[in-house]
Amino acid sequence: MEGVDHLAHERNKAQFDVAVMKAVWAGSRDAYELFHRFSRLVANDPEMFIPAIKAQATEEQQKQWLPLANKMKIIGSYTQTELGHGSNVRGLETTATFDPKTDEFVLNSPTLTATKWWPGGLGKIATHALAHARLIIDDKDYGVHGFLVQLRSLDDHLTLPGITIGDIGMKYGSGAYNTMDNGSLIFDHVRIPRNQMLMRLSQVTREGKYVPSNVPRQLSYGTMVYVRQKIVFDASIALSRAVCISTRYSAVRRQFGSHNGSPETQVIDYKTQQARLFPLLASAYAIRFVSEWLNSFYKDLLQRLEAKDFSTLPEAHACTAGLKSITTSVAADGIEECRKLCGGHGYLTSSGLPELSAVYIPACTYEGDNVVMLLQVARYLMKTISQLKSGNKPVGTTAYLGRAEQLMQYHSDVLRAEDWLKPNVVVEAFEARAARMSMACAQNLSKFNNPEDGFQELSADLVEAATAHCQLIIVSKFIEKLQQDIPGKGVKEQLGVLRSIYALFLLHKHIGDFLSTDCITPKQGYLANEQLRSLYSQVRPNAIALVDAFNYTDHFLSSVLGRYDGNVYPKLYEEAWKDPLNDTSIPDGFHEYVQPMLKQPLHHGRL
Ligand SMILES: CCCCCCCC/C=C\CCCCCCC/C=C/C(=O)SCCNC(=O)CCNC(=O)[C@H](O)C(C)(C)COP(=O)(O)OP(=O)(O)OC[C@H]1O[C@@H](n2cnc3c(N)ncnc32)[C@H](O)[C@@H]1OP(=O)(O)O
Ligand SMILES: Cc1cc2nc3c(=O)[nH]c(=O)nc-3n(C[C@H](O)[C@H](O)[C@H](O)COP(=O)(O)OP(=O)(O)OC[C@H]3O[C@@H](n4cnc5c(N)ncnc54)[C@H](O)[C@@H]3O)c2cc1C
Repeated sequence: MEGVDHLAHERNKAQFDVAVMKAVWAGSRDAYELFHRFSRLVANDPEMFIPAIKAQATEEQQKQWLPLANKMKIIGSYTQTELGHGSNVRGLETTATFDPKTDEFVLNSPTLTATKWWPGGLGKIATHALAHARLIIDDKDYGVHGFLVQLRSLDDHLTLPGITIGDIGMKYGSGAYNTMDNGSLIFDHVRIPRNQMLMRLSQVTREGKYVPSNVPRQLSYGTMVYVRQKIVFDASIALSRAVCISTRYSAVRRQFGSHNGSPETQVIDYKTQQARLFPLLASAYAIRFVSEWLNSFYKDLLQRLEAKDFSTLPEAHACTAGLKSITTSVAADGIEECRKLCGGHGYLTSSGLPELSAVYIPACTYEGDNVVMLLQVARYLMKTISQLKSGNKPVGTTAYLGRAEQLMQYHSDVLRAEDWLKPNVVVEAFEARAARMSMACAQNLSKFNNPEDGFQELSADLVEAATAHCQLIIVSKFIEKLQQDIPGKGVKEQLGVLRSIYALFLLHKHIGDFLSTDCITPKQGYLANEQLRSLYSQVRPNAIALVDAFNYTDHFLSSVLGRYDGNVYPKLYEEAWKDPLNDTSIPDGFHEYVQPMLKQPLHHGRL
């Protein structure tokens, strides 16, 4: 019935202050702010074009271009990826050749594979590109740099001479990403003034002299680092949306279990449903908290870069790349799991889950393919280990590697299931697992004469070691979050339950790592699983309140299954009747194609 809260009985079970939990979840950033930016992103791409200008343009160039971009007087596209290269930025083929006679760069797409391909906004709407091209001076190749290129007339929006632009066509399913005009672009000797090369990091003089950057060349990748840390926050939004839908529906849905006319069992009370759903609920909170930490780490990096302090740049790259990879994979797989947790109705568009999945899953690819990103983390870990011998003391997220010798001797002292509730017990196990996996890779790498050959040969193991490292970061940041002063009845206790679920679920899922590295015994692994089951029972009465704390409106969720009031069945039915197919009783084409078959006379008893 309208106006009735069908989940009131669930909300009344909450054992914590939901208002405080809402504040804890909202943290320092508001999902709506990012959502609205995202929806603008789906139409345009200010998320990268503007930050890239800020990162790579001189002050003078910023004064010229930022006001235009901020006021949408020009619409920009971050135009890096090509048909033939995306991951390998240093392999990009588009060229920008300096012409000293005219003080211009000539942009050209020398091959088909040099065609710019995928950049958001490029297909139909962008008037300008921040094009990444190989700087060529006197036939010498100086590598990939950024160039501002006007693509379309600001009068009639027609493409300019030498510019061939198109949309790359429909993408995965009918998802909203099809509202993004990811485009293709071919340059045919397009001339731009020399001052449209972004020259904050390196310059080309009027005489055609290349002035190399006096800062790490990787700062030219800064926009990708910026977006990767935002994508981690985005992962917490996407996953929490799916978890909210599937948790509320799991409390509404009843199936089997009726005795003597009693109501059937709520599917949320099935242990299998809890074992699939509650780790995702815990993961949403875990990703949110690690995104808060990553954002503050990134802001600290920016301040350091202003002071020419590059000391945390390698760690920032490793953390943004690794956490982007891990969290987007968890979120993408989690959204699909949430669809399955809703049974058949989860497959309906009106559940909101197919759309959310279709929009979200490219996050595992864009801004850095997730495997390629984990390999970057692995490089960083191997480099960190190689420097231990020279006395280098790792700090920050690799500090545990400074205790590698000690961790190699570690054996968990867990005796009872509840020992796994102690944060230090959990962190030690995760540190030992990560250290041993990385040390084993380093040990194996040392057997190769050519380190690059070794890295390629061992890349699958290295990805697993990088994954263990990133999971340790997320577990650690969840624990650190709870060391903060968090007010409100029962709030910290509930977050503690989620923290333990997150960690013990990972331990259970990756039990092979923990056993093969001899960090824990099979018995201790068994006790961890015992504890996990007990934790699910503790979350159960709070599940609805924990997803209410995401504070998402029904509009934002756009899901009949995830409605706040749980009034699912009438709304499912109502939504179905909005389908145009139900405008008529007899479907189009029936009389032309189906009825003649039905009217066919029977021949010898057969059609
Ligand atoms: C669904 C509901 C939503 C509701 C809310 C939504 C809110 C929205 C908010 C957020 C979502 C945002 C949406 C974003 C949409 C994005 C659209 C997509 C855009 C794109 O995809 S842009 C193109 C992205 N492309 C890539 O990422 C390419 C990946 N490749 C690379 O980065 C590089 O090629 C590389 C790093 C893999 C390799 O580079 P390179 O060959 O130059 O370097 P190496 O030889 O490997 O390493 C040398 C050295 O450099 C270090 N290094 C590398 N990169 C960096 C870096 N970035 N920073 C610092 N250092 C770096 C590397 O570690 C090595 O160091 P050592 O020499 O070993 O010390
Ligand atoms: C929705 C969407 C939006 C995008 N928006 C933009 C945009 O606005 N601007 C832009 O410039 N680009 C954009 N891109 C492109 C995106 O950045 C690239 O697709 C992404 O970086 C992956 O690169 P790739 O396509 O070359 O994948 P590839 O690297 O070709 O990946 C293919 C396979 O090869 C594997 N692989 C590649 N290299 C290695 C290696 N060294 N070791 C082991 N395995 C490897 C990968 O893991 C993967 O399994 C977008 C892409 C998508 C899907």
